[in-house]
Amino acid sequence: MINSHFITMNKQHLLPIKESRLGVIGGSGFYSINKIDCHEEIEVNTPYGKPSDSIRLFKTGNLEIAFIARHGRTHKLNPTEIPYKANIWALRSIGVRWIIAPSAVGSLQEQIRPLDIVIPDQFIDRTHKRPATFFNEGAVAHVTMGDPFCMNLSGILCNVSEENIPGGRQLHRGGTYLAMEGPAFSTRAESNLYRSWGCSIIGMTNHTEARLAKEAEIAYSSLSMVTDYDCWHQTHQEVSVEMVLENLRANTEVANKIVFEIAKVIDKKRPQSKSHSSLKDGLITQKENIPSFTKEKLKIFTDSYWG
Ligand SMILES: CSC[C@H]1O[C@H](OP(=O)(O)O)[C@H](O)[C@@H]1O
Ligand SMILES: Nc1ncnc2[nH]cnc12
Repeated sequence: MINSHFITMNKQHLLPIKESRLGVIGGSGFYSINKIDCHEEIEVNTPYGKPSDSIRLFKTGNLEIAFIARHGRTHKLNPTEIPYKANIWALRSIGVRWIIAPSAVGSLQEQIRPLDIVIPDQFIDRTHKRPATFFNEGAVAHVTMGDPFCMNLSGILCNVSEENIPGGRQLHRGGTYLAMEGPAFSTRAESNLYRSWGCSIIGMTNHTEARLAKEAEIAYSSLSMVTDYDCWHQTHQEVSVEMVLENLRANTEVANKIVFEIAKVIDKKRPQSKSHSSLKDGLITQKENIPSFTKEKLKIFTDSYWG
């Protein structure tokens, strides 16, 4: 069943945390949740255009999960083309306050092996064609990015992943995610440069999402599934889509299980953190000076500050 939702129609962005939804942004190879049945599919129109795909709703216990396929369910959007602002805005508009982002990444370190899982805690951003902010057109905000992921949610994700990772694979708590523009993979010189910077993994999507999720006051964590050693390794083949997809097939089951299990924990704990008030010290323009069309677009994030 497909329903259509329009801007701020239903005030779900005002739901208290304990009644909020969990968002899942599924990356390469993760185009649906397979442990639970989808009970509703919604099209959300946003001031930033259409999201990557319709949002599919799943329910476990008392928690609703809102799922978006990041590249579209047929993988038709490259990392630059993904409508990041529409995706984050749409999720927040339907009451999402936590996002888990299962994502495919390359490893930049020997001990992080294909099929391992990394829950990163830092980024280095090398993208250059991505939306930087929701806060423009007359409204300025500067959110902090010292901890770009939600440390609270990532801690829970680490524990759940540890309990569900198959034997022989390792969970890495923390690590720096190098965000590159793509879509071509890195050159060997770049890959070695990122290694010399101490980066752990490389991908093309998470930083843009995390930055916008901060501004949307949504707790964001990455479930990074390692598929390859990029192109730096002397004795492993250079990354290719075929290699990524082959390892993803083995990883998707695990990612699904982890999403299913963390949903149960979130349903029980409804974990609140400082991610849910990240605009509190970041808004700078006084509300009286903000054009009304800008205020309207930002209302779902700023209602509790600007009224
Ligand atoms: C299919 S290999 C490159 C592709 O995989 C990753 O996607 P996602 O982050 O959505 O899981 C990487 O960022 C690239 O978009
Ligand atoms: N080596 C790599 N570089 C960038 N993104 C990736 N996603 C999976 N493997 C990757």
